[in-house]
Amino acid sequence: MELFNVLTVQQARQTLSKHVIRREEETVPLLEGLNRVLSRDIVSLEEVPGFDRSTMDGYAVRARDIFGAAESLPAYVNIAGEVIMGREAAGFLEPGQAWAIPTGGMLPAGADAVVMVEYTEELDEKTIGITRPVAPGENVVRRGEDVMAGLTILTAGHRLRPQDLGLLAAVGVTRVPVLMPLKVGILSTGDELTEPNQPVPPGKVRDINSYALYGQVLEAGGMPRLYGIVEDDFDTLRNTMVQALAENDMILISGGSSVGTRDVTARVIDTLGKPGVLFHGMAIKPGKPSIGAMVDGKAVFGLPGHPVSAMVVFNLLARPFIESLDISGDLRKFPLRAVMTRNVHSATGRDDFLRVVLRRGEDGTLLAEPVLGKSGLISTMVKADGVAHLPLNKEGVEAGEWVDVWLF
Ligand SMILES: Nc1nc2c(c(=O)[nH]1)N[C@H]1C(S)=C(S)[C@@H](COP(=O)(O)OP(=O)(O)OC[C@H]3O[C@@H](n4cnc5c(N)ncnc54)[C@H](O)[C@@H]3O)O[C@H]1N2
Ligand code: MOO
Repeated sequence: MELFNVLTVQQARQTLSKHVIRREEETVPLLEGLNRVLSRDIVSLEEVPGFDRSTMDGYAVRARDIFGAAESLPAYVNIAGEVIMGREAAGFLEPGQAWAIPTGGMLPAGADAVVMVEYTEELDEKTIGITRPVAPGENVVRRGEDVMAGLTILTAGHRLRPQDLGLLAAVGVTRVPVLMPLKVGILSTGDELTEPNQPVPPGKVRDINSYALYGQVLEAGGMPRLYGIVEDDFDTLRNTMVQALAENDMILISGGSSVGTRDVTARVIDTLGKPGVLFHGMAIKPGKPSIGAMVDGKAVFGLPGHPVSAMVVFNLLARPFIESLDISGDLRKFPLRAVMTRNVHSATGRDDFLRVVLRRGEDGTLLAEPVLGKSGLISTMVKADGVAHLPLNKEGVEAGEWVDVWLF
């Protein structure tokens, strides 16, 4: 029996990219903005710095006054003022003058450069000799050099990093408009499953996927919610799905996605709303029996039951929505590059994701050592540092070849 409508990973992601999950927004205090995704562009109303600013301790001068200064022939200027840190530099620096200035101090009007104190010698209280010339603008951060007023400094869809919080603080933005985290309901199907706090009689296994997926959703910035173990039964699964859809923006169902007679997930999804199942099956290993669906503006993913497969497919299909990344773009923006230590076979016509351990070779090269084991073994994911991607058109990889590796 063939799975129907099998797509390549790229096609699956393209298909999903035509759909959007409705997202609400909220405004949060700046300090709660880390890792949140901006819902709007941020335009700076201010310039940073708001004045020309010294980057050194020394003397503010007019560069042309000390042109040609040298140790053998110092340029002599009058100490005519002192800039106080944090205060406006009041007054005007006249030709032939120097004003003492601290690092971060405001340049007085008329000055265009700063001479480091190291290149000056005090002649008397009123005069210094300068032993090196400076170019106009030297040792100065110009007004607006960091941020210009009226410009978009961060765009909608950007995930806030620590430096972004710093930039927002610099321009006086203390509340930020962000997307609400995506709410993600997680269901595990299978009559063989039992809860981690229950005994495991013969024939049963404990639910792994709910916990691994919960961690993945949280790590991606989503709000996970567990709906527990659901029987492989049409009505039970449907009732749980109806409730989970009402309470979430995305549903992850693991298990029950392949073609067994009791694999009802796809049929249930198609009764829940439009357009329903978009694809069932991907040209990928592991993760072939995956389902991608949209149900009335919410995403539903049927992930394979094998824990490794569920986690790999989550990263490819669900994570971009949670992180608000463009799912039609690169699989990973900045993968690591590592050299495979062994030959690994893979069929052409599918994307392979190989679990690998990374280590440094003697010459410092990053090496990727495959972790062998079936996709049902969660321990292999724990041993691995990431997965190496063997693309669609590649028939295996040889020892010594470079591969893209994504860290977990
Ligand atoms: N005849 C074929 N059999 C299978 C094929 C195939 O092409 N032809 N594909 C295999 C592949 S590849 C995968 S992956 C699995 C996918 O199966 P399902 O997604 O339908 O999942 P189940 O059959 O329910 O479970 C598979 C496996 O995973 C275990 N499992 C399920 N849920 C959990 C969980 N929450 N925690 C831990 N382990 C879980 C389950 O017990 C099974 O061992 O199908 C292959 N078969
Ligand atoms: O493709 Mo399955 O997902 O190998 O384990």
